[in-house]
Amino acid sequence: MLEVKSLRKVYSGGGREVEALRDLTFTVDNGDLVCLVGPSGCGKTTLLRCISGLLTPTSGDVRVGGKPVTGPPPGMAVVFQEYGRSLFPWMSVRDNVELPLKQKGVDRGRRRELVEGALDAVGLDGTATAYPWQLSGGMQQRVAIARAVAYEPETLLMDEPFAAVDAQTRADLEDLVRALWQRLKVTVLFVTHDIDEAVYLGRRVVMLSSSPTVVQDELVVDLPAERDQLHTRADPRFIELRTRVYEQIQLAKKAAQR
Ligand SMILES: Nc1ncnc2c1ncn2[C@@H]1O[C@H](COP(=O)(O)OP(=O)(O)OP(=O)(O)O)[C@@H](O)[C@H]1O
Repeated sequence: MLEVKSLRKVYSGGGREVEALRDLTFTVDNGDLVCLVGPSGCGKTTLLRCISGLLTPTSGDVRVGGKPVTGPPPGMAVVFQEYGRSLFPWMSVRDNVELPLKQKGVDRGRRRELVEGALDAVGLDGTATAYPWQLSGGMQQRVAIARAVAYEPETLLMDEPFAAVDAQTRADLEDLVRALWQRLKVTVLFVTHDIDEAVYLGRRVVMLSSSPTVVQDELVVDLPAERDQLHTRADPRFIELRTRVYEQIQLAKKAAQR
């Protein structure tokens, strides 16, 4: 389980203090898919950096499997928004996906199996020898997802991973994430500012307020597990849920303007 408890982060420097996160508490059960949604600048990236051990919180704590996070937790993989910056352009697709496995000490035969399995799972078999710059943006993001999947993570953090791709590719990648989640039984925390995406993907949605951030509300997405872009998004229950999330985000923005 992933537990975030009374998390607070204040940035200080240059004689200035910014309270990015005020008091965040929520949990993500093993095998769950939780979407975090909040207005721009509400501290989503700060939160993910605290969860992945890249940033030390001012107070409060993050636990993964009961253990406090003090550095990058083993068994956690992160997919960032900017695939262009997260892939090494001088390495082939295969080498990019394989790199964390080498660092993990996985033997050569198993590495090959994992890389092929992951590229196949994201629909990229046959591209192993290509370089990232020879691929479209959507394909590059698939490589980043394959790299995370090959690592066999228990927890997958995704930081607005589809913000930079076109709408059609985005829809395909959303379906890919749901399919991988169902198949791999991995715990997913998916950060997005897109309300429809949060409701479409999530089994739960946690809504954040504007910065200094607290949890504004959360809901269980009681839509059928089998989702598809056409029917799920037209389902009256989907519309009800997205309206509720939208209202909460508007409230959060208004509260911040007061
Ligand atoms: N290194 C830093 N030093 C000072 N302030 C920072 C730093 N990083 C972030 N902040 C501030 O913390 C707040 C939250 O920023 P953060 O990037 O976590 O938000 P976000 O929700 O990811 O934003 P966006 O949706 O626009 O990507 C903002 O007010 C930002 O200016």
